[in-house]
Amino acid sequence: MPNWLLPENIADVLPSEARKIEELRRLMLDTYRLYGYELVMPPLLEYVESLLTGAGQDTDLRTFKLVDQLSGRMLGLRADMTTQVARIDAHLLHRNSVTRLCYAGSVLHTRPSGLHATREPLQIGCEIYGHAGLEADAEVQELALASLALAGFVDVRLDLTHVGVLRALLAEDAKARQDEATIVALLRAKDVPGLREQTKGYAAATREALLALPNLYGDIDVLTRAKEVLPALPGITKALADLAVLAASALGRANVAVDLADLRGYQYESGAMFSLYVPGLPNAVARGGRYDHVGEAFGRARPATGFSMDLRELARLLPTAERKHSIRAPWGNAPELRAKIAELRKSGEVVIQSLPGHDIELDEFEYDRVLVLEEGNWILKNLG
Ligand SMILES: N[C@@H](Cc1c[nH]c[nH+]1)C(=O)O
Repeated sequence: MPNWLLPENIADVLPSEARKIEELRRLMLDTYRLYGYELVMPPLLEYVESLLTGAGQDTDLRTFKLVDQLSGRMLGLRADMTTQVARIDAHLLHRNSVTRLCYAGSVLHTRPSGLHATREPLQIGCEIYGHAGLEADAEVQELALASLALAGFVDVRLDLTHVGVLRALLAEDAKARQDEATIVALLRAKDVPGLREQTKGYAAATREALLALPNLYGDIDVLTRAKEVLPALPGITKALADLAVLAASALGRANVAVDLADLRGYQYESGAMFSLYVPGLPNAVARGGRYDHVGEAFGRARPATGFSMDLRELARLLPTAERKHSIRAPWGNAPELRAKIAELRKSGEVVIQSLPGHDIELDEFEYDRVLVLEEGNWILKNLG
């Protein structure tokens, strides 16, 4: 095996793609700053216990683990930054007021989430701590939609769901509660025959409601249908009312859909959740939602909601950026030449000095002007 081969689903990012990703990263972080989100940079690796606190089994399976040579303890490479940011809010900031944090960094996955998905997504996201009301959920939803608009996506679908529906059903039925993981897996797969088999011994009301969930998918009228077919438990009524508010706040900015069986996520979610889809990609490009109990796991209960997305995936869907116009200049130490080049660069021009005897091949830049010495002055000439 040649030693330059990269592992499966791990790739180098070449110049024009890297530029696209980096430009998106800067654009988005600058936008989050305008909304008051403070940037944090959690570490790439941590002790597994703290990395996985509050996270579910999916995150555990996705996390690369290794032994720390200094402490002998097990370390994990982060697979998701959300719980790290929750730890920062709960442990390090000690604020009781609302805290808005954003982040961007690589995460690693032991297994890709799809056949062609990278195992090293570049996760970017925003989280709000300290406000339990729907206003915070609406803000992150808006920011996630604004991020996709910034990236140039116009045709966006917002899928809403709420873990409160299933929680309320399970709270009523001890038998079903024991099988929570299996039920979640069946609902995620919309496996109705499997669900029918699984729910055989449950109370009739629980069974009926669980079997109804995979069909509660479609436009916002689903909320009305759900009210009719699901039991009027307080948790369900509240969840459906929350979703109605969040759907209304996104109207006009996205095609809103509701999918009450969509329980994909990292299993730390505790309330309303959303996924954003764009044409050309079957998987969600952004995911978010409420996860109040993660702060609790870190010793300080803090309401929390946020969203994150993979910038590499997003950039892949966008057209290649146009090559940037640039100026070719000769190599030399003459003070006038150096001064002229410095002045051009200061004004934002890309000036590339040719090294004697070499051609330059560039992916990203295209020469349209050349710097030449004429009658003792360095002047710019257009290239034909
Ligand atoms: N990190 C979550 C999304 C999220 C961010 N904040 C809350 N939820 C994910 O990747 O699915």
